[in-house]
Amino acid sequence: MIVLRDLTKVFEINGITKVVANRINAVFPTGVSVGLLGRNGAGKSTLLKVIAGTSAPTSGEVLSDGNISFPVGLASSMHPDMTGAQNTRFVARIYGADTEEMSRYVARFSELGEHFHLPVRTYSSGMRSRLSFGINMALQFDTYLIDEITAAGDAAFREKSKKVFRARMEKSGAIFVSHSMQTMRDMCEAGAVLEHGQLTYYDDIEDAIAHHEENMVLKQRA
Ligand SMILES: Nc1ncnc2c1ncn2[C@@H]1O[C@H](COP(=O)(O)OP(=O)(O)OP(=O)(O)O)[C@@H](O)[C@H]1O
Repeated sequence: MIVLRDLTKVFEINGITKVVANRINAVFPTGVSVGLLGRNGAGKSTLLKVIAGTSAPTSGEVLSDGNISFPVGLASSMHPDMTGAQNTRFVARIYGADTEEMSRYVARFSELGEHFHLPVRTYSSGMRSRLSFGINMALQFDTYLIDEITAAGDAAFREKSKKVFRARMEKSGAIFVSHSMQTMRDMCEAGAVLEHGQLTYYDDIEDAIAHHEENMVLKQRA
C-alpha cells in the first residue's frame, strides 16, 4: 500500500508557480495496477518521481509498506555516461541481484544489440525506455512505476512488454502513466485522475477514463 498524506508539490521558476499536487490524500492499494490519468502538464511524471523518492515533496509525505521501483521510462533514471550494461550492473548491485544474470536478462529483453555496450547518452528515447523497462522487470518490486513505456519499440516488443508486465502484476501492483486509453484498459484495473493539484481515485479504470475524457472535452470547449 502507498499512502499520500497531505502531499504538496510546487515548482517555482522565474516567478511562475506551478502547483502539481495540492494537499493530496490518497491510497494506492497493494497489488493493484492503477492508471494515472491527466492532461499534458498536469503533473503525472512529477507525481511518479515524488512517489519513487527521486523528487522531494514540497510538504506532506509518501508512506509505503513495500518496495517501490524507480520510474521506468523516465530518462533521468539512467546514468547517461555509463553503458546500458554498466547501468544494469550498477542497479543490480544496489538491489543485491546477481549482476551477470541480470545483465543477460536485460540484454536479451531490451533488444539493444551492440548499443547495450555503448553510453546511454547515445540512445534514442525508445532505446532508453527499453533498457529501463528491462532493468525494472528483472527485479522484484511490490509496486512498479511506469511512465509511457508502451511507446517504446515495435509491435512485437510492446506485446512482449505487456506479457512480462502482466506476469509481474500477479504478485505486484503498479502506477502506470500512458496517454493511450487502450493501453490503460489493457494494463490497469483501477485509475486516478490528476487535475489542478487534486487526485481522484477510482476502483474501476473505466470510471477514471470517463472522468478524464470529460475533462478533455471541457478543455476543448474552453
Ligand atoms: N524540474 C522542474 N522544474 C520546474 N518545473 C517543472 C519541473 N518538472 C516539471 N515541471 C512542471 O510541472 C508541470 C508538470 O509536469 P509533468 O511532466 O509532471 O506533467 P505530466 O502530466 O507528466 O505531463 P505530460 O503528460 O505532458 O508528460 C509542468 O508544468 C512542468 O513544466
